[in-house]
Amino acid sequence: MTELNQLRIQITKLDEKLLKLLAARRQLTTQVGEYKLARQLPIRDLSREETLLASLAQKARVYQLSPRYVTNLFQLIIDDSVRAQHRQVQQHHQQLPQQDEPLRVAFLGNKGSYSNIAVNHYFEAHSQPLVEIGCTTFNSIIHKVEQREADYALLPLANTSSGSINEVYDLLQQTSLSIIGELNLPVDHGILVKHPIEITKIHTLYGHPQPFAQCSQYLAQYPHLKFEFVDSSSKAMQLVAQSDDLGIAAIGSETGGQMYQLHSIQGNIANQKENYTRFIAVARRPIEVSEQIPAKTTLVMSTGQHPGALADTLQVLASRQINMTRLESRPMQGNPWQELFYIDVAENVESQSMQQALAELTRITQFIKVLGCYPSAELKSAHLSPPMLASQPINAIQDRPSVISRQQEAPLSSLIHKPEQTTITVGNQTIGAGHFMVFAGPDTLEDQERLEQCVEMAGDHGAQVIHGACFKSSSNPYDYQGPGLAGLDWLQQATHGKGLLNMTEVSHLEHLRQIVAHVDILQIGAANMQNYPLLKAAGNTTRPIVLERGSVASLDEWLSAADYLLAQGNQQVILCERGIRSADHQTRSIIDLSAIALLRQRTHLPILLNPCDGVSDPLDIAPLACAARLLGVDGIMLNIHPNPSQAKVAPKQSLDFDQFAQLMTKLYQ
Ligand SMILES: C=C(O[C@@H]1C=C(C(=O)O)C=C[C@H]1O)C(=O)O
Repeated sequence: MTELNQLRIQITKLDEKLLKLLAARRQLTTQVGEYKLARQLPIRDLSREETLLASLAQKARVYQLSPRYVTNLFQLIIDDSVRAQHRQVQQHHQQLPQQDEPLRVAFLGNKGSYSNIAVNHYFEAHSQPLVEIGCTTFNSIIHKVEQREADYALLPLANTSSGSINEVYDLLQQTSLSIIGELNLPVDHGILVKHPIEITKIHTLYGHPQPFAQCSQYLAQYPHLKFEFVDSSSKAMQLVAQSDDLGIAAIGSETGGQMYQLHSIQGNIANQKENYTRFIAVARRPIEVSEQIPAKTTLVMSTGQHPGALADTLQVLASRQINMTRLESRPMQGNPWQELFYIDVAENVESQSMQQALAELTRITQFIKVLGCYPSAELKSAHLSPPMLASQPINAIQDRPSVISRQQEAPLSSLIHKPEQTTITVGNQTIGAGHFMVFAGPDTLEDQERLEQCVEMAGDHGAQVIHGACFKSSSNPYDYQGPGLAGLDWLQQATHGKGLLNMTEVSHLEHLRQIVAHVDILQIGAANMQNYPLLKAAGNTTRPIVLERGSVASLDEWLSAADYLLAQGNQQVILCERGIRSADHQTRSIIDLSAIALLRQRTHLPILLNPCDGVSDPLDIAPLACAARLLGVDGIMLNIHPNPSQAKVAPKQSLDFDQFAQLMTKLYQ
């Protein structure tokens, strides 16, 4: 037996042991579920999860494993145990008898359609056999349940790329069925063919209108393609599988395509890389959701036509701390100029606050109905405070009264316009008002491998955002200019699924749309601080923006640029001081720490410092960063590199990994 085979045998044995251990862990968490059920305790215990993850992250180092890898892995394991306990409690609450009778479920399409995949996901934990009832219209699906020919139906309600599915919302107006569950299904569209072929040789593409809408940007590159709309993705796959014409293709999921022996020649083609469809499960009778697990309630209502009528109804929810997770409006059937509002709230319909809110809403709405209360599909993950989840952030300098006199119209960035500090939350991470964030990454992206090393290092030491420029405008045009837009995929791949955010600089207006599709945070560099067309376009996006101070900009000019961004609509602006021009040429710029103290008195926006351009020796980066921390910055941006002396850009302004690890410990001491 070769050495490789022997090693693989050992790996297989270990993997089996891991499986046994996972099953034993699951068994124990089920016992915990029973304990909580008997004592009416909440299932979720986020502080226990945080302690557990923090201790695993610490122990990971002992075994030379990356703490980020270990915590991500255990987060999945814990999510699974929480979801299993939720099901356990809910089944007990509904007193569902153990039945052998099959569950009849109606859905759109046939084997392999997205709805069919959703049905299998939703019912995977049920022990009863499934009878799948494929239908050709949403109307017939609802009819099947109403007529008792099916027990449940699964309907798509909205997609992250194409938005709401109006037809389903409109059917919900009329049906007597209740929503009893929800599911968020990741949807990965691809081009499916009978035999591998280049896309340029395909003449006709079959599919349901929804996937076409969700992939419009990719499809626009191939104007020669003729689109044929069919009832469902499975129908499209069937047509391709049965035809002898090799120039036709279907748009659908790879998993679905496999059921028809189709090959995917291009995957992940949706406009949004994270493409999800939200499905609802409906049944003839509503269910009651246990108060031990998180629930959602969906309402439909119409308000009067007077000014502020909708705001009044939302205020009823807000005043009781009821969190609205979705608001959708549709024309009322029969009264086309009147709107029906669909509202999802993260609240159990039976809770006291919800009952009071409903009573009050009946007094001020023209129509109100609960469409259902159901277990929430969303699980908030335990939040791990950086780094290594143990240390307490230093408190920023105490608040001081503002020194600005009241002006006629206060600038949007000013404390007069908004006295409380702005906090910006992206994914699981928050910056501002005491929430500290570290941005780390190579000054300019060089290659995928070095970026991945930086990501691992930065993530393991508690940085939350990975940055790297795709385009570098150095003082010498013959220096390295960056990888261009190819770097966007590197950034996305390196950070995706690791609980880390990514950021890159937008320096050309024409790249904005593509950058927005790939990154979590936009950076506007010092050279573009007064590039107003760029600010205008970026201010119209919904991505947070880090606005660097121009190298010769006064505080007023910088804040005016921030005001311009805010005035476009985007309220998520972060200011970043990275130094100004000085008479001295030993450093690229001089770090203006006074500006941080002054900004604290003038603006509610979060403030970052990037000290790297202010040094000629990387050892000076750490003391500058710590000084800014004491002055109350909300975050630090750092250049890191596995081997700074070989960095193509900023070799003397980048920390090596040891220097970075030491600085992170100091920042969080
Ligand atoms: C198992 C428990 O229930 C949940 C699941 C946890 C886990 O899988 O480790 C931890 C905390 C709870 O949110 C528990 O409370 O210990």
